Amino acid sequence: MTPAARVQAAIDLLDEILEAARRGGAAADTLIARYFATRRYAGSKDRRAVRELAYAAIRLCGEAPVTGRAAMLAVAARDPALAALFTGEGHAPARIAPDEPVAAEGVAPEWLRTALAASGLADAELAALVERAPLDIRINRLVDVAVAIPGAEPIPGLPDALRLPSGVNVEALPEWAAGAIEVQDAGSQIVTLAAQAAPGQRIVDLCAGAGGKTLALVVAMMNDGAILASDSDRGRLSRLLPRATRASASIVTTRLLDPGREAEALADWADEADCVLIDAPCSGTGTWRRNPEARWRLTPDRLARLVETQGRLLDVGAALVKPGGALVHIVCSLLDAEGAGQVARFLVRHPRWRAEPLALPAGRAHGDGMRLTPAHDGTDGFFVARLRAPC
Ligand SMILES: C[S@@+](CC[C@H](N)C(=O)[O-])C[C@H]1O[C@@H](n2cnc3c(N)ncnc32)[C@H](O)[C@@H]1O
Repeated sequence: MTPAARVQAAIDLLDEILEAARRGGAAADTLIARYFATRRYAGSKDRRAVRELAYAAIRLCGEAPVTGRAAMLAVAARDPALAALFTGEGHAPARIAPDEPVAAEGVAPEWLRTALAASGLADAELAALVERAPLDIRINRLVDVAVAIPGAEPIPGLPDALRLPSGVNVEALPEWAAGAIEVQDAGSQIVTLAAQAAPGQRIVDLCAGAGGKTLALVVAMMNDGAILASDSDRGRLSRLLPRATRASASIVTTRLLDPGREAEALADWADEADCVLIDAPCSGTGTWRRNPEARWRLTPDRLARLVETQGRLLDVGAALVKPGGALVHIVCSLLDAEGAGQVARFLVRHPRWRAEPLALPAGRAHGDGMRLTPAHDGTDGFFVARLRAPC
């Protein structure tokens, strides 16, 4: 592909990504993979270049642009060499007309900017929400294999974490094949520490997904005790046990939940758990670095539904905690409605519960918990709180 043809391909892809965002369709990464699956003539350099162009446009535009071309024109407005490729010749994009719409630059749609500011996120922190994310791994101490990855840097406060140079294909590393490493953002590793998991405990990971945090809990428990990993998404949950096997983790069982009927499905764990960890479904405002088009998908209605589900799941989880045990609320969001506000409302509904101070290797106190942000901590954005049940 010529450089100009790559730009047109990125514009076509952006149109698909925008349409999917409007209709709740597939994520950008999936659409990019599908696009190239039917265009075998594109080589690996073409794929990388088109992907980078598309993501540059997504990161630059806070509001969903009217078209993919308007988004790419915003990138071209900053890059004269890119603008010069709009020649209209061959597979190149059409010439730029003087009155063409150009998407506005921005970090987020206005309503979300306002909500983030109201949640105490300073303007200076906003830009970092859509910067490129680093590649972090967690070393799995259950597997006795030395981890020696060229260029890997330690992450302060996390002895089991490494930050890798960008572009490393983790799944091609011998350490990955041996189950000795997992890809996991440092922030995700840090908030999991709030569970204070220890050998012999019984823990419920209520929204376990494919098990990112579950596997970190198993290591903290030295594979001794019991973890019930549940989720309402069959596809994600089905990936958990194969991952656990690869990681030599044998204390995990899984349970598929029916949304709205979680309490019935978990009744056998009532008052049983040392800790219930709820890594709740959320808006993901803290992970825009990895999914920047997510900010084109979120609506006030969708946010309200997430907030309602989080509150309900906190109540479901609380019923599983044994007297004196703990409930950990985690969201990868920086909106107070999902984090500090959610916990404040929980404490009103459950006045005998107490928020416990947390000592984590990164983050700042926020409301009754702690908050990590890309700008301050170099991690994805998270809110985490630890709530102690009455004895
Ligand atoms: C932030 S993700 C969890 C990520 C996972 N803990 C990890 O570390 O990889 C939130 C999860 O909540 C799940 N979820 C959504 N509604 C749920 C419900 N009603 N009950 C249980 N899980 C639910 C989603 O399927 C999703 O996997």
